[in-house]
Amino acid sequence: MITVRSLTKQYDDAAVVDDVTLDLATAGVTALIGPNGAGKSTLLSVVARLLRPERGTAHVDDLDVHRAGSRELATRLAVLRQEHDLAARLTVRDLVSFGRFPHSRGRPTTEDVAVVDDVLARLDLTGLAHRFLDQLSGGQRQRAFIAMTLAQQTEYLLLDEPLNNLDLTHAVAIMRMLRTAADTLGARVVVVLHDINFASRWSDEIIAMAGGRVVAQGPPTEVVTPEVLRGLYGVDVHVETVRGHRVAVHYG
Ligand SMILES: Nc1ncnc2c1ncn2[C@@H]1O[C@H](COP(=O)(O)OP(=O)(O)OP(=O)(O)O)[C@@H](O)[C@H]1O
Repeated sequence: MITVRSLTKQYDDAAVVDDVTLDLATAGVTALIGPNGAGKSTLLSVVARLLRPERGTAHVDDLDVHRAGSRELATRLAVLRQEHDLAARLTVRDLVSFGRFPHSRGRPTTEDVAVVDDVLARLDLTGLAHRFLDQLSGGQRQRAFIAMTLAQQTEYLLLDEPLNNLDLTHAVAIMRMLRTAADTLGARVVVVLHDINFASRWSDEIIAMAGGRVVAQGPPTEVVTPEVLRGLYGVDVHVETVRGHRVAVHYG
């Protein structure tokens, strides 16, 4: 369970995450949606301890993330950031192996190597494992960073726009993998998505943010509505139901 209480993060006296309180119960996929600048990345970064809040707390189960040891947190929670600042002269395999560091502490066992091989295969990266990151396309590089996050094999997964640069095949494959992690391994996945229809199709719950606050939270059927989407994005959309999932279309 992720528990967020009265969380506030400010820059220059302006709250970009503004008194957010949330409970994300055990297994499942939660999509975080909202316009640019809504505070989605900042909220994820504070919960992942990449940023310190001015006020409030974030817990992963009984662990206060801002008081926990970094190794302890890294064995429970993995985060995919939106910006990747690791050196380009790393190979894909090196990068994915970093995901094992909280377990291996730099001395990988055969099990660590097997996990890396398995994740590389599942993300369609085996043939690219020896390539340097600056020798990859944008989508291939994005998959390599997702692979590193999955290799950490944590119960909690926070992913900031994992579908950036991905084609439809790989975007569907990633969402299916996250769904499987939640359904079969009991993982708790929180994923920032800009594609409303991916959020609608793959998540159990959608949290909509605007202006640093949570403005809607509920199952996709309740959040993917013309009213909520107009309030969020200021555009009119038509919503249909296709095979039980809400689909939003903007006709202009
Ligand atoms: N280091 C910083 N200094 C000052 N302001 C910042 C800083 N980082 C983020 N912000 C501001 O905080 C607000 C929230 O940013 P955040 O990246 O969390 O939004 P987001 O919802 O993830 O947006 P996007 O969809 O564009 O990725 C924005 O107005 C942004 O300009």
